[in-house]
Amino acid sequence: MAEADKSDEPVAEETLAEVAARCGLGFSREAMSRLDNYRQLLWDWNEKLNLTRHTTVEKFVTRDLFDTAQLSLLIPNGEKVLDIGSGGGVPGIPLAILRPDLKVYLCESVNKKANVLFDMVEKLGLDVTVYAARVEAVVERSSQAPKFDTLIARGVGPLWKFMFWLRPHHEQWKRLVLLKGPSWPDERGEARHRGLMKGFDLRRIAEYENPHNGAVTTVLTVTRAEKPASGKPGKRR
Ligand SMILES: C[S@@+](CC[C@H](N)C(=O)[O-])C[C@H]1O[C@@H](n2cnc3c(N)ncnc32)[C@H](O)[C@@H]1O
Repeated sequence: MAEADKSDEPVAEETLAEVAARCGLGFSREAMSRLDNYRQLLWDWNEKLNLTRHTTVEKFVTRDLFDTAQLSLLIPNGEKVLDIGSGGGVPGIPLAILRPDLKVYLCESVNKKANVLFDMVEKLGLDVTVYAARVEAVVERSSQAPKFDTLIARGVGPLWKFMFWLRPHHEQWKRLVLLKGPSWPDERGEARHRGLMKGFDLRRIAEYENPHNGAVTTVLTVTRAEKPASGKPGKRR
């Protein structure tokens, strides 16, 4: 007897755990379940507000969770971490799930998006603070805002903008960590050209390939430059 033609049957989408395992992301069972809850909340909200284009499990894992996992490797224990321009919550929310030792703060300038972040953080039961404000205002409020160890951002703007926003408040943060695409050397050139890197060190601390499309992400850090020893000329920044 001929076998039934199965080509019209819908193909079941892989689960988050299956895609994560394929990408070498070893999350605990509890983290996996919370990440999946976050994914569902994000997609539910996405029907009302444009928050993400990563609406398949494959893209959510290989882009959002993969970036977050790489970032997570670079953040020391117990730090206060501010995610600038969180949008739908990446990387701040998955980072808070993966790294309960951190105190994570989210900052989003568009009120509607910040309200979604409040909702998701509450439903996920995360100890995450959300600022519905521009980052300049958050770091400026020195009496209210805590001092941050690490500022993180993905997909918010070019390097010079971060330096323009954050330079005047450098005593409020120790380190800026940015996930960047291949145009980062041009961004560095522009920030230098505008004189915004004076007194700061820029380092490339990691590079990795996206498991979905092979695109290379470069992780940059900006810190205050150490003063050159007396008598020696300073390096060009
Ligand atoms: C392209 S989205 C990126 C969202 C998220 N980080 C991601 O990677 O999926 C950039 C977000 O940054 C926010 N934003 C832009 N400038 C900002 C600022 N100065 N302070 C806080 N948020 C800002 C925008 O409202 C937007 O939601």
